[in-house]
Amino acid sequence: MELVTAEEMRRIDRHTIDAIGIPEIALMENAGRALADAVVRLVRRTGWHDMDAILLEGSKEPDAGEAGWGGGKPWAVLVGKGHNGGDGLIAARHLALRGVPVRIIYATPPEELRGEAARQRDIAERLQLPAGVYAPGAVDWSAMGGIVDALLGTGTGGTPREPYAALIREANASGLPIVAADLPSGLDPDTGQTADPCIRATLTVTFGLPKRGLVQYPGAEAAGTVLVAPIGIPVGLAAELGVSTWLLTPETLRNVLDADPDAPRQPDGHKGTYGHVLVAAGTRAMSGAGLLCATAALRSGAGLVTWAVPELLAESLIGAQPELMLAPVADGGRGDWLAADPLEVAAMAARRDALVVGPGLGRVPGSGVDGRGWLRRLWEALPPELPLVVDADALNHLAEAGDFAAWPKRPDATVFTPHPGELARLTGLPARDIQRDRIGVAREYALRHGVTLVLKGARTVVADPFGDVYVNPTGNPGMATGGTGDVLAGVIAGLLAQGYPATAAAALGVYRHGAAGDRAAAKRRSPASLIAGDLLAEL
Ligand SMILES: NC(=O)C1=CN([C@@H]2O[C@H](COP(=O)(O)OP(=O)(O)OC[C@H]3O[C@@H](n4cnc5c(N)ncnc54)[C@H](O)[C@@H]3O)[C@@H](O)[C@H]2O)[C@H](O)CC1
Ligand SMILES: [K+]
Repeated sequence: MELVTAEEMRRIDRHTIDAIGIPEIALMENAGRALADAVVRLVRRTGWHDMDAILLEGSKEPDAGEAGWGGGKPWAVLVGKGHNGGDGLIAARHLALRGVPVRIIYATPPEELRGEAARQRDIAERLQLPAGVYAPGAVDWSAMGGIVDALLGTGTGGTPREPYAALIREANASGLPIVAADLPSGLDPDTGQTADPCIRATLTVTFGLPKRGLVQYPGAEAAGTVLVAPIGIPVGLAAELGVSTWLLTPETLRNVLDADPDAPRQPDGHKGTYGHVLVAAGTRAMSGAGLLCATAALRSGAGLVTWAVPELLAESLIGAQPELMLAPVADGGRGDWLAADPLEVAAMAARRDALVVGPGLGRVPGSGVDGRGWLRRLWEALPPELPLVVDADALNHLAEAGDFAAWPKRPDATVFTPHPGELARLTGLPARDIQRDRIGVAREYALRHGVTLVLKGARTVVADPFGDVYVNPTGNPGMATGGTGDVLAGVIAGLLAQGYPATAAAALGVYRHGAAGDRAAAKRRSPASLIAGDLLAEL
């Protein structure tokens, strides 16, 4: 499923109306009906399964409580001046038709409405739907059963101005369930940044296609449960008009990346069929990172995994994971990876199908060997087509090199897996700027440097070297614990060794990693007690 910006949605709407000829009022009528449909289900506690609107992957079912919402009291429909307001007026009409009492609250005098919104205003007046104009402090929210937020949609611009801001604050403070039309008002549709104030919705019914801001934090939280309602926009139009951002669903994995998450193993497969991963990871203080990474590569389906370990540690790791092969490398007697000869590591990797370097690689004080030079010598000695995952400290070494732009490119075979702090070092951007537009920053870095970039965090972003971006809906806050990144790097390396192209391996790896984290968290008393090793058994 594609994810769109406000501008992309407008372009798709316009093409649907002008080039295909579906009237705008038809689209709006469908939107308003879908909005009313969602409210009726909350009020009547009827099921979600038979709705036209679908639950967005990664969104949780709304819990309408026992008695359903509203308790027979009227739903306040907050109406803005634009088409979003028009959708709200259409929803009010359908709610009244279906026996849910409504009270329309215009944010500003209804005479200010234009175009289709004005038409809907006139219809609501002819039907004598109860209506009034908002005045701060004048609404008796205790007499309402719920709220429909139809103030601002994709036409929003910046922080909500008065009186929208005051109305949003009162709606949030009312304690009532809020169903947002298309977007919670105050949310940036493109980045997911929330203005002060921003509607905190129980449920958002987004029209046509999900806006990017609904799947990036804090927007994903402000939106609550997200339903995607079809409104008559032809399937495939988004891709046809050049939209290149997707939500990473099994459908996207199958249809866009040809990486079916449920693909069966070949019945006559053997260890060699599924590739051999070399793991260059783990120092004395962080040998566990290498063990997690190497084991995850096996769990991800690789046929064989060799963990290249500093020779000082090798003895102690015998049998730690019997399925792993160990390959001691010279370490200067200190368990220090950077004392190893990168050309030796490259030669070992060249005889395998994928290399992952970085987890627990460390910076042993006084090692005397500069990680920057070590990594570049490894990079240049590797066969350019050998699939490579660069993670954790290897990314930090690469950032310190400062001249990565001059290194030879290997666009089809390189995956970087930074968290926001590591990407901040790689780009020189403050981490908060990265978090403000994760999709934009990831896309730009991957394009510029010719790598597949996995920007980890809530709703991990995968950007390929050609401008396509995928946002992962799986995972949970319990995964914010040491070692889950080591597991992810191993999972991706295992998929690369099985022959998945770089972006497919990264996307499928991220999806499976998050799904494993969700299954592991469901088995814990609290997600907080999740540790990285719990994911291995769920992969
Ligand atoms: N074919 C279509 O376009 C369809 C659109 N749908 C719905 O329409 C909205 C987008 O409508 P639009 O008129 O472009 O903008 P909005 O209604 O979101 O709001 C614009 C309106 O609000 C004022 N405004 C903008 N920013 C602020 C602010 N910060 N503070 C106060 N007021 C603000 C602005 O002046 C305008 O008057 C889309 O989301 C859908 O809900 C249909 O669903 C489908 C067809
Ligand atoms: K809205």
